[in-house]
Amino acid sequence: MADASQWTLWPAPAKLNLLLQITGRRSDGYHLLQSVFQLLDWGDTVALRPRSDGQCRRRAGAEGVPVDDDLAVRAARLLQTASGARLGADIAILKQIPMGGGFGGGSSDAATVLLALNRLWALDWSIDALAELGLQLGADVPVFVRGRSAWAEGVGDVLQPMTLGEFWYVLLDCAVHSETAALFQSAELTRNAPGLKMADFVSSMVGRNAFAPLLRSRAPRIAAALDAIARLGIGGLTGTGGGCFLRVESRAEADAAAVTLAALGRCIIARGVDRSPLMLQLDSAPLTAAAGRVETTQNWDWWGVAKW
Ligand SMILES: C[C@@](CO)(OP(=O)(O)O)[C@H](O)COP(=O)(O)OP(=O)(O)OC[C@H]1O[C@@H](n2ccc(N)nc2=O)[C@H](O)[C@@H]1O
Ligand SMILES: Nc1ncnc2c1ncn2[C@@H]1O[C@H](COP(=O)(O)OP(=O)(O)O)[C@@H](O)[C@H]1O
Repeated sequence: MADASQWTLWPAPAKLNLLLQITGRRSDGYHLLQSVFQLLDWGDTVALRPRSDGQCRRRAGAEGVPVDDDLAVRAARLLQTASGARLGADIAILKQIPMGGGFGGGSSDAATVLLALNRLWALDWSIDALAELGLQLGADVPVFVRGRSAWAEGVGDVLQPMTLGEFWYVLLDCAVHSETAALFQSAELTRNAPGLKMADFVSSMVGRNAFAPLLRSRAPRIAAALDAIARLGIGGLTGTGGGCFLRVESRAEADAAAVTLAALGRCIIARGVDRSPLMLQLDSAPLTAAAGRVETTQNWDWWGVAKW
């Protein structure tokens, strides 16, 4: 275990939904989905340092999100309550993933906190137990806890790992912040899509997103982004958010496409991974950083680590 006074650093990868359709609705109002979660080799970095006074405090992170609503802080407090852990934690997050863009940043931060504190607090909870706990925080948390790109059903929590191949993706943040709960309430949403089989998806590897028609009509920036992506190749909308993606075969193709797409929003180039970078990190010695660096700046160089 790392020295308790030291900050340890943990990846919180972003995701894409390569397919997202709604097949029904549960009696509690939650929707039944079919989705494909593609984990990426890019995302936020979560810094954690155990506290002996039992408090869970945020030192840096999601700007504009009140501390008590921050999914990372809520994850720490939930695990503490559920496990009876006496230790607390300082939490600092180097946010890279645009918020509310369908890239899963908040859920991934929460999952990383659950897995890393399970280690730092020496709780030894199973992945199944952490995934079940994480579901209380959001439907997207379990896939990040399990750490595999996956075919998803249920509310997104019934997961079957998939080998998707390591494609490159150009992520395009159209800076349209969409509210997941409000979009799910929309009258125009198709809620009775016929169930697909995994084989139907595998033939194309990118499917429809039920929220795309809605967001197209509400946000011209998203319509323009989706049109530009369609001209360049295969891609679509991720999650319920304003984030879009283009899938390509190589880094060179991604660089070229990003030049075109940059006119429409911030572009990020990332690679799809079948296994979360967090899982790889959990298998090796923790990365550490000096306190002054984590607490005083939101900059990679200052955190003193290479990108994970
Ligand atoms: C639809 C997805 C696809 O990844 O959208 P994104 O959030 O990534 O954009 C997610 O599963 C979203 O998961 P997550 O963002 O964790 O949502 P939650 O906090 O659990 O739910 C927010 C609200 O959305 C609605 N909701 C969410 C998931 C679901 N399967 N059915 C729903 O009806 C509910 O009204 C819920 O109160
Ligand atoms: N640690 C966090 N990082 C990002 N967003 C957070 C966090 N904690 C709470 N949130 C809230 O969750 C919302 C959804 O954000 P996020 O999970 O990043 O994207 P999405 O659900 O679109 O994939 C944000 O708009 C924000 O209000």
